[in-house]
Amino acid sequence: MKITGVELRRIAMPLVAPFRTSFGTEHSRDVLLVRVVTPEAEGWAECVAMGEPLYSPEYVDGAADVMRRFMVPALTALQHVDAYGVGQALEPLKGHRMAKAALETAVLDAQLRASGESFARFLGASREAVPCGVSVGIMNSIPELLDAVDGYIAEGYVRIKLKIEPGWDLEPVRAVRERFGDVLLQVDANAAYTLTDSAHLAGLDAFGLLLIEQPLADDDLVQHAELAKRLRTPVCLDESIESAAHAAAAISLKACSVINIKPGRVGGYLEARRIHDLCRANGVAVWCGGMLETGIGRAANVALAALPGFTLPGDTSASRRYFARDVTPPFELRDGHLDVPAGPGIGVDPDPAVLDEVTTSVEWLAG
Ligand SMILES: O=C(O)CCC(=O)N[C@@H](C(=O)O)c1ccccc1
Repeated sequence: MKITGVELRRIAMPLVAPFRTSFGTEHSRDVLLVRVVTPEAEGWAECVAMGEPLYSPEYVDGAADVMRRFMVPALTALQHVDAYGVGQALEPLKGHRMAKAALETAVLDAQLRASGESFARFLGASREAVPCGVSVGIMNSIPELLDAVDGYIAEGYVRIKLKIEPGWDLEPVRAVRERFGDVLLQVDANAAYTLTDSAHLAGLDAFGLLLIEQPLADDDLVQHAELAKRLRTPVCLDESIESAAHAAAAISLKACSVINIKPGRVGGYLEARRIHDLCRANGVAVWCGGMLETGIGRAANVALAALPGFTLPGDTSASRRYFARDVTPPFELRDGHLDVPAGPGIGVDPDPAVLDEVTTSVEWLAG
């Protein structure tokens, strides 16, 4: 396909409630949407970069800038490009995986809408619905946490993930276990601990958790391997895994036994599938992480989560977990599952009226 132009659209999406993690509290998402226009079709994608470089080095203004100055010109200069060609064309540009992921995904969406194939079918999905977990932020008190978890379980979520940090870890996990019995339960530290905390973290072994996610720094596979020897709870990596090469290194070092795959973090859905395939070949479970996506990113994530190696419920929650109103028809839980979009491409379209209301800026980059 020839790209005739790319639209960079920023939208303001207030969260239904503050979402606190070990690295900060989100009240609203400043989202960068990408629309790629070709003669055959147009494609949509969501860049998962946050407003500030707190989860990873990328941030939304930086992603828009690197797209505007370097990535989009590299793509619109090509006479023909498809999703596989995007990675090749952008390879000389170092890093910026979330920005690359958004452009690749928008091209893939356009390509698949033109051919009439769904993301799920293209990626190799084996299911038509996926079981859904939910991520629960750090709260001000145990009663507030228990109320929140109670509500999510009542909505049908099949797995609870608790954000933890030093000072908010063993007690909330114990309280949830005591109140809700053997619900599927895991924790996410977002790199808030060091190896000196390993004896303390071993206290989590008493609670039968599915995993502890990203306990240590994102750039330290060796220390994660040492921690994994000291815990019974399986170690899962998120921020540490930005590519299939990282996943291979983590597996060979025994730094983790589970991987959270976020397509935006790893540079797109093609690399996400490579990581899935590598992990499946090595008996490592994967699940689909989330970055508080709108329905645009959520649709593609649900398709990915339907691949056979995604054997653990992901952070693929209903739209209402984060947004009072989504920019697409809302994803709604059905018996603890989300249905995989079956239409061409990502299978959903933004509602133009809603999009207009939440748009804070639109920029057209002509090919
Ligand atoms: O359900 C979701 O989309 C969010 C899941 C979640 O907890 N995301 C976390 C994470 O570290 O995985 C996150 C929160 C805020 C910003 C970035 C990442």
